[in-house]
Amino acid sequence: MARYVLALDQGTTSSRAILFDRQGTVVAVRNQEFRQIYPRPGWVEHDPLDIWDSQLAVARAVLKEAGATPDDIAAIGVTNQRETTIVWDKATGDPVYNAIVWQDRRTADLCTDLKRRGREALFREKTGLVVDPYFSGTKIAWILDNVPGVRERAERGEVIFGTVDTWLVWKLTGGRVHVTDYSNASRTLIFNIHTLDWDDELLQELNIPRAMLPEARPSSQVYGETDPAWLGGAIPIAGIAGDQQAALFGQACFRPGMAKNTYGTGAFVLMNTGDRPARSEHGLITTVAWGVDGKVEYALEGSIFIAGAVVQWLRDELKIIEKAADTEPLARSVDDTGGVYLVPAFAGLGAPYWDPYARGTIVGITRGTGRAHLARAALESIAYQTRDVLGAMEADSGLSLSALRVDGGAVLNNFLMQFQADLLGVPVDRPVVNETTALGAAYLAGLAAGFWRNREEIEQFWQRDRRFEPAMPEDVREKLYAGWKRAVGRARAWEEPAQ
Ligand SMILES: Nc1ncnc2c1ncn2[C@@H]1O[C@H](COP(=O)(O)OP(=O)(O)O)[C@@H](O)[C@H]1O
Ligand SMILES: O=P(O)(O)OC[C@H](O)CO
Repeated sequence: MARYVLALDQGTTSSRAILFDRQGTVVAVRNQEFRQIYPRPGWVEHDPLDIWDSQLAVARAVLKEAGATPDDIAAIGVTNQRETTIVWDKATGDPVYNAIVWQDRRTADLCTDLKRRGREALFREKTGLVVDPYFSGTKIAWILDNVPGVRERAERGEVIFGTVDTWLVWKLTGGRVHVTDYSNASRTLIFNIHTLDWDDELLQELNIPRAMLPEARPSSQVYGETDPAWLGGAIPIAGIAGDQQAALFGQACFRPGMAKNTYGTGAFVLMNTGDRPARSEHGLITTVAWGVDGKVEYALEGSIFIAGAVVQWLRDELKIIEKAADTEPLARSVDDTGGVYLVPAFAGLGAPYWDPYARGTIVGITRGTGRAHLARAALESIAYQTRDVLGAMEADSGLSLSALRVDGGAVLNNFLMQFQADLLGVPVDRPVVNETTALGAAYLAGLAAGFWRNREEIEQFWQRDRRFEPAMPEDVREKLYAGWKRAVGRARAWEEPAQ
């Protein structure tokens, strides 16, 4: 009898494979980083074959480490960096261009043009999204318009599009299955979240042929089996979800009003809003959380483009730390930032500002400013951005949060977690299993395969590691936050549109 579920977590900077047992415990984990390609300022690409090779390598390695055969695996769940856009030849499997990554800003002017032509309300109404280069739609249009011959081939149905889930499932099944799930589809700017289908009017606006699109399906069902060539046997692929929606599921945020924040490269706050899409009036987006048990549920999302990545920047570009964890003692070595704010708008600003022309800014520097102040300001910026989006979420939902569930690489930083609780004025709960993205994908697959019975069963697995209680006086908190808002004002609209 199968003992495990295998989760494939294809992230922005690394591919991960994790085996979970029936209690939702991590049995084995493997991780592999892959190449980031920056052809021009503001452009970010991946080689789709690097994505595939690294993902396959870690899947094989994790089975080997656990001594598991395909018969031990009940199902595979796939979760992925979202919005990243791949177009490939259906016959040969060759990508026609690199993957254009979610952080890529090359279509900012195209988005500005759509807004100037008054199209934003239409996209917003149908997709729940704002018109921003973040989402896949304008990236597909860019490939069709800029890679010679691709438009004609797409119209003939010879080249096809997919987000990273679609690419991986297509590869895993030996080119037999071209699907995505509703949660990933809801990030493309061409998917109608009310009808749960690709939208012809939006496809026309962006001039994208329908023939190139995958079939959109629920998030928990059997989509196909792996080609035995890859993992030594045919294993059902039974779960697909975008990584942030998978984390919401892995955190067992099953009831409306429950929210989580994942602190990885970026940070993504999602609040479950139940079976109806809630519309934001405060700069958040509406997204499909998942389709499970014949039902679709929605979430409000605050997407923060740079979170842990600001720590990587301190390490790799400024070289003022050796490893990410060094930021904690460094930040604690000073009482405060000495009035310094760092706004990490390296890829523009996401929610709630949606300003692709914002750029990174440091304000308040004096002669006494040192690396400790900068490191502290960098960590604090992650918490300030989270407060921006949670404030918007509370205003939209009318709910006030009783606690925030957190996960992702940067939650190991206790200074950051305490500052986050202080700044929000609500407790921050860190779970024992921090790999909630992979866990969510495993749950989705395991539910479809009958490995777990229902959500009530898996809800029991959630366990708290540590709660951070807010301790900062309110007047201090509000004064600090007011300074952040002023700093954001300085970062905005820095780059200028082309025309
Ligand atoms: N102790 C730490 N303090 C602050 N940031 C950290 C710490 N450890 C890791 N990080 C940050 O967390 C991120 C990695 O988290 P992870 O969840 O693996 O991200 P992703 O899935 O986006 O690749 C990196 O950006 C790294 O800088
Ligand atoms: O790869 P991550 O974990 O940084 O997540 C990326 C998000 O899915 C982008 O929307």
